[in-house]
Amino acid sequence: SSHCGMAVTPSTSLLSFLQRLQQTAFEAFGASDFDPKTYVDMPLKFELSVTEDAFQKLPRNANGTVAVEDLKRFLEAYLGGAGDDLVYLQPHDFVREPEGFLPTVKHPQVRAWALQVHSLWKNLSRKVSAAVQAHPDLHTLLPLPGSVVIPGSRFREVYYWDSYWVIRGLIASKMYDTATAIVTNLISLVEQYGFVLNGARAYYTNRSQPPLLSAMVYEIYRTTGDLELVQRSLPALLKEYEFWNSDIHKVTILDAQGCTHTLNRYNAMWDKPRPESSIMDKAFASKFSSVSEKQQFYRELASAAESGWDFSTRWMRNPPNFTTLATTSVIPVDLNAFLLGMELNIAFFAKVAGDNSTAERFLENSDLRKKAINSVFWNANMQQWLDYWLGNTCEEVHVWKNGHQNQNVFASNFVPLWMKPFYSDTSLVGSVVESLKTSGLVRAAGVATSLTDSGQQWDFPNGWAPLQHMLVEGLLKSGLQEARSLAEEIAIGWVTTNYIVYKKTGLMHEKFDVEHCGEFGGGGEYVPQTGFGWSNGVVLAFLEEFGWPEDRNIEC
Ligand SMILES: OC[C@H]1O[C@H](O[C@H]2O[C@H](CO)[C@@H](O)[C@H](O)[C@H]2O)[C@H](O)[C@@H](O)[C@@H]1O
Repeated sequence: SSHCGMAVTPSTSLLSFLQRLQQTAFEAFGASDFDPKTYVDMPLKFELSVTEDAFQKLPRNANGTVAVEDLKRFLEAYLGGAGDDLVYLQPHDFVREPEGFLPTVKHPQVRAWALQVHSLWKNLSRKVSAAVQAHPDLHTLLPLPGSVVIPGSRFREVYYWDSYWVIRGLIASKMYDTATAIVTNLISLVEQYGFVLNGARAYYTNRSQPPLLSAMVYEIYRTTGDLELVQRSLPALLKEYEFWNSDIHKVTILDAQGCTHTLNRYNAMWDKPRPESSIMDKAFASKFSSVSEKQQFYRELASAAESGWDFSTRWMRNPPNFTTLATTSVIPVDLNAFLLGMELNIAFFAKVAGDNSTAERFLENSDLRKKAINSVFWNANMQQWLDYWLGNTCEEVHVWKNGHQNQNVFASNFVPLWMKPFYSDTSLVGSVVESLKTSGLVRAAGVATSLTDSGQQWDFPNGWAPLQHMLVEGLLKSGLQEARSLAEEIAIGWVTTNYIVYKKTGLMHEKFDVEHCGEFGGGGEYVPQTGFGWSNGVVLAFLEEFGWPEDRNIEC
C-alpha cells in the first residue's frame, strides 16, 4: 500500500546507458580515484542510439571488459566532459566590494579573506548551456530558466537545501538578483515535477531534499520587500506542501494521551542503486539475497540522500552497521521543524498576498505540528527533541511507544530551536541551551553532527555549515543572553577553522573536523569537496551577524 512507500519514479534510457558506461569504466579504470558520478554527468555528442551502437561495438575481452585505450577513445569521440553543459556566468550584480559590505568586520586580514570568499560567487555561478535547451535528451542536466550557484567540485549542478545557505551568503554580498534567480529555478522544478528535486539532474527526480524553499523566499523578501516574488512563490509552495504531505511522506501517530498527530518522514520514490553512486550501492546490496530486500535497501539509501544526511548512524537501526540503514522508519525531528517553518512562512505569504483563508489554514497546521513535535519528539529527561523510530512502517496508525525515541545525540535534535514557536519560549530555551552545552556536540571548532565516529560523513567529528547556522541563529533569535554567548562561541570557532583551513589550502571546504580546529572533514563515499557554496554562505552570514573586531585574533 502507499503507506509502505512503494512508489518508483521511471528512469530514462539515457541514464540506463550512462550507468552501463559507468560500470564499464569502473572495470577498465579501477577503483582508485574513480568517481561514478562523473559518468552520469557526461553529455552525449550524438543521439543515444548512435552512441549505444558504437558502445556495443567496442572490443571486449572474455570477461566483458573493455581495454583502457579503447574506452578512452570512445569517451573522447562520443561524450562531452562532465560539467561541459554548464557554462560560467559573470553575475551582473557582483561587485568587488559591495557598498555596506560586512560593516563590522574591522580586522584587516579577516576582511580581506571575507572579500575573497565573496569573490567565490563568481567561480560558482553558472548557467545551463543553450545545448541543453536545444537537445535535452542528450543531457542528464535539467534545463533551468535562470542562473545558478553550485556547491562546487563534483557538485556541478544546483542543490536544493544547499541553496538556502548560498542565498544567505548572497544576501550578505548584496547579490539579490542572483539569489532571486535561484528561487526562480527551484520554483520551475516544482511546477514541472511537483516538488523541488534533490538537485537539477535526471537522476535526482526520485527524491527531494530538506524543504527550505519557503525559507529562501522569506529571507529574500525580508531583505528586498519583493512582493512579486512572494506572489509567484505561493502557488509553488502550496504544491510543494502537498508533496510532503502525500501518503508516502505522511505518518499518523496515536500518542500516550490518545491524541492523533500527523508528522512526516523522508521516503524516496526509488528502489534501485542511485545512478550517481551505483558502484557503491550495488556492492553494499550484495549482502542481501532476495530482490525485495535489495529494493528496500536501495530505497533506504535514496531516502537518506533525501534527508541531506547521507550517510549517518542516525538512519541505522544497528549503528554503525551500514546495511541496517532504515531511513523510512524514522520520523525525523529536523524535517518536521522545517515543515513547521514552511507552514508559518506560507501563512505569512498568504497574508501578505491578501489570501486570509489560506493564512488561517496554515496557522492551524503549524499549531497542530507544534503539538505533534512536543508530543512525539520532546524528551524531558534529555531536554531535547529526539527522532522517533517506527516499528512496522506499513501501519496506517502508529501507536507511540516508550523507548522508541532515538536517545543518541545528533545536532538535528536541536533544530526546532530555529523555529519561532520554540525560540520564543524563553524558559524552554534556557533548558535547551543547558542540554546543548553539556551534550558533547559543542567542540573547539563548531558543533559536531553526532557523537559517533562511524566513518560516515554525517557523523562525528564532522561539522557542517548548515547545522552551525541553524543552531546559532535559533540561539540568537531567542534573545537570551546565555544563548547569545553560546551562539557567538560556536560562530567564532566555526569562522576561525574556515579561515585557518583556507589559509592552509587556498580553498573553502564542504565540511570540517570540529574536534581539530584548522582541519577539514572526511569520511563517506566521495573525497572531500571544495568550493563551497554553503560554507561560503555561512561564513558571510556569521561575519554579517557578529563582525570581527580589529583586536580579536584569528587563530586556532
Ligand atoms: O553523490 C552522492 C550524494 O551527494 C550529494 O550529497 C552531499 O552533497 C550535497 C551537495 O553539497 C548535500 O546537499 C548533501 O547534504 C551531501 O550529503 C547528493 O545530495 C546526494 O543525493 C548524492 O547521492
